[in-house]
Amino acid sequence: MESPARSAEKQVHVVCVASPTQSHIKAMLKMAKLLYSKGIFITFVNTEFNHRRFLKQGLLDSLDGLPGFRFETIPDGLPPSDPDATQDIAAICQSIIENRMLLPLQNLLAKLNAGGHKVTSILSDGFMPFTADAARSIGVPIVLLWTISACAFMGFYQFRNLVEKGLIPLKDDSYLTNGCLDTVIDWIPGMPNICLRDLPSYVRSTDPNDTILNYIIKATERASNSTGNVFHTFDDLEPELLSVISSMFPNVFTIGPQQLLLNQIPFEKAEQLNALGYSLWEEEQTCLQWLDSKEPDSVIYVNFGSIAVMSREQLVEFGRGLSNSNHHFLWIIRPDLIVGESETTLGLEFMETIKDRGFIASWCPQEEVVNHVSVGGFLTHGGWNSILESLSSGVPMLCVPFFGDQPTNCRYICTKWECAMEIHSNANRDEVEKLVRLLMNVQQGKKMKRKAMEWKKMAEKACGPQGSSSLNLDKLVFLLTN
Ligand SMILES: O=c1ccn([C@@H]2O[C@H](COP(=O)(O)OP(=O)(O)O[C@H]3O[C@H](CO)[C@@H](O)[C@H](O)[C@H]3O)[C@@H](O)[C@H]2O)c(=O)[nH]1
Repeated sequence: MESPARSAEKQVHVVCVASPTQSHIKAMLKMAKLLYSKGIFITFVNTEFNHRRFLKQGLLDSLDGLPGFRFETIPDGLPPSDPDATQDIAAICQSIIENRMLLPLQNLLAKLNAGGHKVTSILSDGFMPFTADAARSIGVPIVLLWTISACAFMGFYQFRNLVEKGLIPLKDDSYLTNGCLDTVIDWIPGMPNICLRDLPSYVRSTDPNDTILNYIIKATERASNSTGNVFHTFDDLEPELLSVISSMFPNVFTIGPQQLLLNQIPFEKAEQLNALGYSLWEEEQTCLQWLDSKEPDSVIYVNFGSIAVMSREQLVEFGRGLSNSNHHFLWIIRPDLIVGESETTLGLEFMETIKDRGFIASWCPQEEVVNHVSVGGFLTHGGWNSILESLSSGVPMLCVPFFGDQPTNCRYICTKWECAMEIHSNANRDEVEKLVRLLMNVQQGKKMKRKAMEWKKMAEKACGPQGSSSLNLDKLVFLLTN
């Protein structure tokens, strides 16, 4: 019989490399947990910056109960910044483009291999293209995890074509308002009649050397050369696009919503995994007790994710609109939400006005919040994880897209999946009030609520025993273990 040490050495060992922002880390960690639950040995790689935030939140305290799940770090190549705030996204992209993390990752892989438990494959965030070079240097396959919707992926993937057709970058700022953004793009496969304005926000760039635009072209084109591509979505949600994407790239697996798959893990196995958390900010649990005291479907939950920033003027208009709607609201205002300010208070007078209606916190356990029976609507920035979490809970949305994939997601949830309405980030208090009332009104919001509930059922089906996402998870495990 083989000794336990010997059989551990032969166990499949996947190194998961997360992109260094909150939502990407969370999605990668959930994916890592799913693979671990199938018997795969996991090394999870964070940047040193985010690892310190993990330690500060006590996220790794439960690791002792998870043999075969460990964390490692690499430096991010960035100068020091506020240890409790999201790092500058353009600077992260620059560091990735310049391969500043490549050598540290290669050194780490060499160390892991020298430790006796050979790395058998890399699961990398799709937006970390240098990881393909690292995988090649140790001769292992690489699978990419796209933590975005298929529609957003396709939008990003078309950037090169849009550049070649002379549509982007825009000639100058006047093109932002001269109707150019309403140009219908009728040649993107699986995305009929999409307007330029509905594509990821970087199409609005006027800079021919735009760092992020060029970075995205490079990153998405890596999908062709990988061994597999995992999308955090489910088949019934984006069938046309997924069929196109599956014909373009190798081994496309839709695996989502991840939390519904994690919910399938038997309790004995799940207990320790559940204890391993995700939040880089401290979650204010008291908001759940506040929700307990409210009527079913009576609260609108407001959260703009981990990266978006707004001006104080925008914040005040949203605050006044929420307050004037007379609905109860739970509003998450991150410490770094207001651009250039560390002060996020809204003033005594405002707090006095809303004291019976609003609860403001700096970060919360979002999935518990959207699943709470009192939450009847979600005012979201349209980040992909927030959308999937809202759909998984059957909660309709108001969407205020800020940047990146959010305009594309917004277009799909509003017009294709019919469970949301769009609101502009520069909306004034009256518009905010009107749309909040529409969403929360039992009669007027009924259709969106019904659609959201239908998506919830389909998401549950995808993650059930014979569902598409469950089967795809098994196929991914097969690919990684054979
Ligand atoms: O108070 C909070 C706020 C958020 N979250 C969690 O943080 C994640 C936020 O993710 P997401 O909704 O995708 O927003 P961003 O953090 O803004 O994510 C970035 O990355 C996403 C892809 O991973 C993109 O879709 C977004 O546009 C981009 O801004 C979700 O899982 C939330 O549950 C919490 O737990 N508590």
